[in-house]
Amino acid sequence: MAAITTGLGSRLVSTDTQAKAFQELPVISLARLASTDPKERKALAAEAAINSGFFYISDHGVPQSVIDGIFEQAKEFFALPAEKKMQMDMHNSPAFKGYQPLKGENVDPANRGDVHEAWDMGDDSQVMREGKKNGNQWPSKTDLPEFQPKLQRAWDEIMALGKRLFPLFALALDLPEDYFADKLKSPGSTMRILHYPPQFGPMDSKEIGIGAHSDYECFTLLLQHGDVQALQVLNGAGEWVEAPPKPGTFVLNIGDQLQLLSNSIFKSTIHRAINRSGVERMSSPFFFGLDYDAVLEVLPSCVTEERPALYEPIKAGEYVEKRLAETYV
Ligand SMILES: O=C(O)CCC(=O)C(=O)O
Ligand SMILES: [Fe+2]
Repeated sequence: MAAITTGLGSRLVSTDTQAKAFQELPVISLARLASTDPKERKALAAEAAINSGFFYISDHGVPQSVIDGIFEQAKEFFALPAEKKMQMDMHNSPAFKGYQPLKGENVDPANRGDVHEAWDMGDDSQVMREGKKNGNQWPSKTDLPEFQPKLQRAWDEIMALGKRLFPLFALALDLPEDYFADKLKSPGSTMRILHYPPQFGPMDSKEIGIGAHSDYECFTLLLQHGDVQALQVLNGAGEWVEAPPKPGTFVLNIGDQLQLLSNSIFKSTIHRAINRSGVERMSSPFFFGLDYDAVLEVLPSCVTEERPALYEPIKAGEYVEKRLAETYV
């Protein structure tokens, strides 16, 4: 066992990189999300809350052609020469948008760099903190003419899905469905495309696809390309459960912001990825956070005398920036 540092304290995890699955994550259909019967929506929220942490969602409404568009473009993007990708170096952007090469990121401070490359985008109108505009860095239209329109279309679709999911979390916390609406005017979100080369031979547990970590926003909607197993999720017993790709689904996981707001009723689940498949792997997470200027504060309904507030208030943008700065230094 090792202690993993998260923005909300430390957690114990197994260090065995060969850990096997022993439990499946559930698939939850979002069909009832559109129900006009509030009881149906509440039942769906309860199901999601019971499995809070990590599950697949189906019937999410994002067209498959849009999802295919992300990975078709991601494949071309990662095949660009290294110098072209480095022209979009994330360090040029005040808010961590752009390209990051292999080992340019290290989410687990105990590790030596993550074995993936990535390109991150946000919404150009978002300001992480005064003077810190997102600064998206797109590949040139000559190299990849379809990249920006396809990724932007995917952003819009997944953003719309994310906004539809907030009422569920509100319901699960016994709040009015529109509770978060005024904190979602321009949600502080990031979408990434990730490429994990396969890792062969004996493994160094400190150099894996992405080290053990929790995500920084409210929740993450993750797409996994093809049928390559790599993602692993930490269960309550401190053991790793595999989360293989399932066609037609996103993986949904709770992040730090919901853990903070709910005073740890929702847990920001630790996960990692290790690509031992022998072939390339791509994925695309969308991190869905509250407006950067919204204050993250433990909800009064989640505080009792026996369970005092565990966290100090902090602005969403400040929290995300702090965590990203630790990751990319
Ligand atoms: O690629 C994956 O499956 C997970 C990526 C991830 O956890 C992240 O980018 O935060
Ligand atoms: Fe993650």
